[in-house]
Amino acid sequence: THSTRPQRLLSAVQKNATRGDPSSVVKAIDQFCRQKEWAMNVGDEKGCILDLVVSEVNPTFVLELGTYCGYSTVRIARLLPPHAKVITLEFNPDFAAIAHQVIAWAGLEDKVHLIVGASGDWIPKMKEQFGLNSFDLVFLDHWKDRYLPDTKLMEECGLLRQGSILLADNVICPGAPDYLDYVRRSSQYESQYFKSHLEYTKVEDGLEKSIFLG
Ligand SMILES: Cn1ncc2cc([C@H](O)c3cccc(CNC(=O)c4cc(-c5ccc(F)cc5)cc(O)c4O)c3)ccc21
Ligand SMILES: [Mg+2]
Repeated sequence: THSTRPQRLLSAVQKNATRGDPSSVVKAIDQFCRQKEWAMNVGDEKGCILDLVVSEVNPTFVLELGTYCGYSTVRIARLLPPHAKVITLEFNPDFAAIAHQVIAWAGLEDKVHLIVGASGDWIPKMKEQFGLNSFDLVFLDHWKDRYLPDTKLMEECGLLRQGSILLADNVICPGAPDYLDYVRRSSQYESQYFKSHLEYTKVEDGLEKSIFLG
């Protein structure tokens, strides 16, 4: 029987990382993706930019769109203060099952709420489900053609407040041109591009950080 890449990534974590040590989980995944098999984690180079933004925002509520194997979920959750939470949406149940185990290996279950479902269905339900008013930080890393519609949906649902930060992965590769155009043109956002590289490669990519001005 053949294993999947996410299953092999999880095995590498269980083999090489220390239970309860989030940084060793991050390191084990980056090592696996550099030495064995590429995978679409935000990676170590863009991950350092993500770390900087999370530390600067010091968020209470984070929304992550696109969990995949939980790499960026662990990167974010390991930096959160007590009682702060990451709510992460994954529509693919196989990815979600792996992510759940990666997050558990890191010992971060108490800071993470992993939902198996699609962003378009769940964004309108966030307030009632989690008793929150708005997100301090949103990390967009799901289907690139969903970045813009989901951003508009978050605006409509009142999930962004003055100062909420959107951080979008892959704005160059694979690219999210309509989203980039929107946040850069809109007077409701102050946008900044952080040039980097596609995870584990020399190809250009970057993160776009956009502050919602309300
Ligand atoms: C609606 N909804 N709600 C929740 C939700 C969750 C998902 C899944 O997590 C999921 C599944 C498949 C693809 C993605 C998007 N990610 C990418 O496509 C990507 C590609 C590359 C790349 C770059 C160069 C290549 F040559 C190949 C792939 C590098 C990257 O960092 C990526 O993030 C996300 C999907 C829709 C969802
Ligand atoms: Mg990505």
